[in-house]
Amino acid sequence: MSTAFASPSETTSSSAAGASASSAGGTPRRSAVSAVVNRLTSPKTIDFVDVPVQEYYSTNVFTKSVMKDRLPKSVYKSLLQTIDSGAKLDPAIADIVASAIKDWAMEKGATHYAHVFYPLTGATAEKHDSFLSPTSDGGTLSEFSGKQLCQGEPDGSSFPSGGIRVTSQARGYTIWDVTSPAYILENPNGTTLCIPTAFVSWTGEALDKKTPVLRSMQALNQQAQRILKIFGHTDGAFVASTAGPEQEYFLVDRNFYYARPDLLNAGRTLFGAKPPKGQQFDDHYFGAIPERVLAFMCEAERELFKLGIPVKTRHNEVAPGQFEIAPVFESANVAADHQQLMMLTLRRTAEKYGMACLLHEKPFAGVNGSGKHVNWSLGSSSQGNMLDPGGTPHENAQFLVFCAAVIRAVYKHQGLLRAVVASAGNDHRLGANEAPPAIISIFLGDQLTDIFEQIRAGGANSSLPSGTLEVGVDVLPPLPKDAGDRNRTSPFAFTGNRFEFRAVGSNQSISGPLVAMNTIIAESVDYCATRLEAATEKDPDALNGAIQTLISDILSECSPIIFNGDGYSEAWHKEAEKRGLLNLTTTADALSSLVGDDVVSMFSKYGVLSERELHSRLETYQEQYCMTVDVEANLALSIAKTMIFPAAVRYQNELASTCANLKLVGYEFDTDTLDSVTALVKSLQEGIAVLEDAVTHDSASTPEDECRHRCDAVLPSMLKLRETVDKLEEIVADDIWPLPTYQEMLFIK
Ligand SMILES: NC(=O)CC[C@H](N)C(=O)O
Repeated sequence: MSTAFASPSETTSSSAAGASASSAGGTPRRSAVSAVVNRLTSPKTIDFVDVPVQEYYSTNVFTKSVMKDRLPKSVYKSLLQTIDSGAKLDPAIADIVASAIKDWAMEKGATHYAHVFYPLTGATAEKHDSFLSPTSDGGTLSEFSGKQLCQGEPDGSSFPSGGIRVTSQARGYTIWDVTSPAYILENPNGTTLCIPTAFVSWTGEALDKKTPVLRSMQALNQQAQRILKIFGHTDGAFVASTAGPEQEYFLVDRNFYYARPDLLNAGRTLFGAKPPKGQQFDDHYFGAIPERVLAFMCEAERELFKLGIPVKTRHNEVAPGQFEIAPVFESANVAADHQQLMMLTLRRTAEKYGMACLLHEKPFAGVNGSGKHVNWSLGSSSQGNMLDPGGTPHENAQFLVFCAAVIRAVYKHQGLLRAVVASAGNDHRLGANEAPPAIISIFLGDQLTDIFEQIRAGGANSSLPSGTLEVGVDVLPPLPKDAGDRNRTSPFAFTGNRFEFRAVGSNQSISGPLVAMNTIIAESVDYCATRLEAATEKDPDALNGAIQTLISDILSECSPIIFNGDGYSEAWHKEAEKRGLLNLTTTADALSSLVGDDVVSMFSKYGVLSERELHSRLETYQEQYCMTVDVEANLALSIAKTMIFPAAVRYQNELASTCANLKLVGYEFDTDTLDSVTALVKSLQEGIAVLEDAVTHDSASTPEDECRHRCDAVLPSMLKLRETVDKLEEIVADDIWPLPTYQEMLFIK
């Protein structure tokens, strides 16, 4: 696959003979390549010397310190009680806060405010309203009342509601979430005050992703307080779940992006032959970051810093063209909002640098896909991180109880955890030996596994020592060695002081996974607290024995979920089956776990989602799955018919005319290539017909059947068509091939 870069002046020849010399520049692909090659280098846009980046931190956020400066003391204190301790919001302070936010925002150039909410589409939604109202004397007055801060009224039926709202029932409300700070979004022509909100229907039912996150955090706090009380911690400091999502993404030049209808509309390539060079050299991961990409990262990070998003890490990821950005921990609700802003910022900044940021879980077949590993823990201002084992975990009973609760929760609700990461995109990634398999299991590491084994055998009295790393080079400093190795194949891994839910997809909102983790762990913490409370009610000294029995019981029941080995291996798949673990390989298999009896009763017991709300989510996600596959199938058909078929027959014609011409002058022509192309053209036409058939099937009877049809008929037909197209790409003349190739998209920066 040679890539002779064309200059923009080159034109296409319609004649087949000598095509490679004269037709360069004719296909959208060739124009894309030459546009990239002739691209001007990115200008320097950041004055990083005179205005160091730390000076930007949170400048566009209505932070606690801004509140302190601008609000009366009593109002500030009352707000803080709600933000830090989960106390009920006092509606009487709304007018005062609104006026202070408006003044602050207008000083920063804001003309409008927007309630930002998080509908079930997984994206964000916003409607902007001006602060300015006309006055009778022909002027304007700026106003922003407490009511405008607290409540908005977008059309509740225009967002996916899974049947909760019908078209005629329009009323929906957005409600100010004081626990997630308001911020200013900049645009070259003005700024907007953004207020994170919950979005509910007229009946109070959640139509969004934020409301259940808040409810689940409340549930987790209530249950965690009971465990803390057992251990003598009664200050009541709010126990918040915390999250730190690692975002993986690809960057491709926008010229390629626009020349690929599949990337533009589906976010992934539906066709594309395997390039000779992929990721086999392992030379991209942590490699030197290309200059243009680093410039993009610096600017994206500066924007995120302004929004108070604590991004910390950047690096090249495993696949060529793939990168990662990761923040440090924040309260789960704020982390979820920040995660949405991060995706938006990455996309917008990439545009400024002439690139497209691909957040899809599997934009390119054959190289690694992208995950969003969600690091999860729980903690409070007085107790710190409750999943930090300390130096001698076997003596840290409180940690061991919380940890055992997590093990029980994951074991009991494997199906739910699989369901909340289910999507058409993530199906291509999970289980493809580059990301965790679809089987949910927990990696504990040597040290914790050993401690739990000791407890099971009657009591733990030691922790495996951490030791020192021996490198055998005198000039290198001695390093303390971690007590256990890490595991990259586990969907749910303990990583020293938190769990990392690695199965989450790069394009997903982290809210669903957070709601699931918070709630299942709240349920297990409730179970542990109930047993420990009962055991110590009459005799407080019974606590140690009760903990020992509790943890032993949990391990006896739930240890099949613990697996420290290679999650990609065939042996694990067999072993997991023997252990009775679920292996829900596709979204069509996984989604119904959202409404299993145990899930419905758990969510309603803790007031996180009602049965109706759960069903509405299931219906929405089923619909999204079907729509995604349908769009992809229709795109595949249109690309195959209008781009691939014409290219293939042009090449076929070129070969046929050469053959005919040679025969005329008495030469033989070896027709092997012509035969292959002819066979592939036939197979292309057949593949198109089969996929068309699958797409236009009679409507199946239930949403489950609809999903099954996409999974069992449409996707396999797309794959079959892809096989033919990819074979054609390997044989058709390079100058005729219309789509930018993997080689070009992944390697030209
Ligand atoms: N470096 C890594 O951890 C690779 C992770 C992988 N890209 C995923 O999809 O999860």
